[in-house]
Amino acid sequence: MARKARAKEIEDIRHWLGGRSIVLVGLMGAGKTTIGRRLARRLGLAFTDADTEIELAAGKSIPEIFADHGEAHFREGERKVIARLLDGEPQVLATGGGAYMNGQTRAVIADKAVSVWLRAEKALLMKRVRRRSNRPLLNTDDPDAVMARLIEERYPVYAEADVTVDSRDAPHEAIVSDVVRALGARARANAPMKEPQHS
Ligand SMILES: Nc1ncnc2c1ncn2[C@@H]1O[C@H](COP(=O)(O)OP(=O)(O)O)[C@@H](O)[C@H]1O
Ligand SMILES: O=C(O)C1=C[C@@H](OP(=O)(O)O)[C@@H](O)[C@H](O)C1
Ligand SMILES: [Mg+2]
Repeated sequence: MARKARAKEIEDIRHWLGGRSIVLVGLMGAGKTTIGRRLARRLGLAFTDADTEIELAAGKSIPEIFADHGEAHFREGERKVIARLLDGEPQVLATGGGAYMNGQTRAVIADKAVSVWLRAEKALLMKRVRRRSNRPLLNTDDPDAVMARLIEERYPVYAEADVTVDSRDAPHEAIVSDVVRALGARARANAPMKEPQHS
């Protein structure tokens, strides 16, 4: 796409968003944090990662929060932090993989944002999460089985998101372009008609 057409597409997306944010949902390793940061840059919006905000608020890392207080405590903090963030300026918000499973969080997201599910196959997710051990849910003897269970439980819920993008095995910027294209298509589909239609 030519530079001018790309700029126009971004302008159309910004216009369509109005004051809404973009919220990325999907499983661990889908690329919410890395793609979200790049997407924000592309759209000229601020970027926030909910997990980072939770860590800042708690003064502890996510594995420490899980170990010291348990998952339920983490989930409650996650719900509060996301509600607070979406009450602020429009932004690209990367959530943690479990956040969208909370019905209240889904309602806040539907009210204040456009949601994007970054969908990926299990093998690719596992490849991407292998490098880091900061995800307590996968800190088990059989992380592959955990991931399979989470796919079964969560994919039907992630499917409620406004837009789905395949987080395929391609360079980061190619995935960002796919997200921009998907948002642009939605923006055009939802754009009000410029002139009233006469028959
Ligand atoms: N399209 C991609 N190509 C290659 N690596 C990727 C891609 N998307 C994400 N990754 C890598 O996968 C890992 C997990 O990504 P991350 O953004 O933390 O996912 P999430 O926030 O959804 O758990 C990171 O090391 C990131 O660089
Ligand atoms: O899927 C989940 O329940 C979790 C995903 C993590 O975030 P990422 O999806 O960014 O890895 C983090 O919030 C926490 O470890 C729990
Ligand atoms: Mg993340």
